[in-house]
Order: sequence, then structure tokens, then C-alpha cells
Amino acid sequence: MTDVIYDIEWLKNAPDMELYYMYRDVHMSRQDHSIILDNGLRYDITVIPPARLGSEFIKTAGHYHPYKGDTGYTFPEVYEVLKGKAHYLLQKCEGGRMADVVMIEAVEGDKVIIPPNYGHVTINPSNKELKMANWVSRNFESIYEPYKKCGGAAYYELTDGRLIKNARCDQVPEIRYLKPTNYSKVGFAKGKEMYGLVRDPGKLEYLNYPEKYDWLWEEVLSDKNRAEPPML
Ligand SMILES: O=P(O)(O)OC[C@H]1O[C@](O)(CO)[C@@H](O)[C@@H]1O
Repeated sequence: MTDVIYDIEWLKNAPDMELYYMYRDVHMSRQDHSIILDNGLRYDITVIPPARLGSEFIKTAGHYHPYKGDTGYTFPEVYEVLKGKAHYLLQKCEGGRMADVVMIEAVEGDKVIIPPNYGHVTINPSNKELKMANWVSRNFESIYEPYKKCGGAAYYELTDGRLIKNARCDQVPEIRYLKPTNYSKVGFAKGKEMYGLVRDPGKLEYLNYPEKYDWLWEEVLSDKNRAEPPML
């Protein structure tokens, strides 16, 4: 984490803290687990306690996912906020420059799809615990190097509410604020945890076959989903 933190002064004397907790490959029964394995999926839970990294809100390290073979699509992911509030900060690098930066604010029950070719960081911008779940393909490992090399994501979210551009990133565009992707078309239902999709894994097919879902990626990234910038 030391490579991706904004407040370098704070870091000099920062305590050795546990920042967040990831529970991997969670399932409620053996039968569920065998469906999850058969479909090449993984369900994880992440808990990010409220904390500050000096003048910055606590966040995950940030990573990209690898390309799926030669499809030109990296593996996507989907999150659900189980408790608290999250800011998902997505970024896409193209031809060596930052082509798009998106922030999605999500609260309990919201689902947020991370489309292919976007890296992501999750920020807990509150003084309460954030608990979230994700479905993702189990067929890859995350790539951390680009975030480490740049000293973090394209923006840092400070505890006074400001979003500061990362000076080490080239030509950073303004943030586009989008709404959560609570789409019934991919099986999400208000008030229902997406863990339940273990009974309908076809609805999660886009996680392993992103090349078949252009309509979904268009929708997820569309300016029609514009939201107001979040208020602290
Ligand atoms: O790998 P990082 O950047 O620490 O981010 C952790 C997040 O990524 C995931 O490992 C999956 O992309 C989640 O389970 C977790 O919330």
C-alpha cells in the first residue's frame, strides 16, 4: 500500500495498520461451491473499516485484470455493497494515456459492474464500516503494477471531500460520475443479495465471456447513467 498512498508525509510515521480484510471463495454449502467451481466463478467478501490514510480516505490498493486470451477484453467484475457506503473509482488506460475515469457511489444493496478494460479502487468515504461482496471469474490473477508505478489511481479522495488528480498520471480527464448498475436484465433485484445468483449462474456469464456482452458494457458506461458528484 505504501506505493499508492497520497499523504507521503503521514506515511513516514504511519503505524503498521491492518487496512482491509478479504474473505476469498465464500459459499454457504458444498452444493453452492460445486456450482461456483463448475461455472469458473468466485464469490468474495471484503471488509474495509473506517480509517484515514493521513489526509486520504481508506481504500483498496487498486488493480487491473488481465486480458481474456486475445479477445481484447479484460475480465470484468461485479460488486454489491452489503453494508455502508463505497466509492468505486474506475479508470481506463489507452495508448499510454488515461482515457476515462469514472466514480460510482454505492450504498447498501447497490450493485456495481466493473466493465472490461477498467482498473478499480474501492474507497470507504465514511466513518462506518464498509462490507461488500464480489462475483468474479476465478481464472485470473490481478495486476498491481500500473497502480504502483503511478503512485495510485488517477485521483485521490481526501477526507475533506476533495478529489485530487494524481500528478504522476498523464493527461487525467475529469471524473464522470455514474449511477450503480442495478440491472434486472443481469439478475439483480432490489433487496436481494446477489449471492442468490448461485442458483442462476447463467446470469453471471458475462464475467467469463465479456466478449459476448457489448450491449452490457455500453449500458454500464453510458452517459445516460450520469449521477451528481457525491456529497460527503
Ligand atoms: O486487490 P486489491 O486492489 O487490494 O482490491 C481488493 C478487491 O479486489 C478483489 O480482490 C477482486 O477484484 C476483491 O475481492 C477485493 O475487494
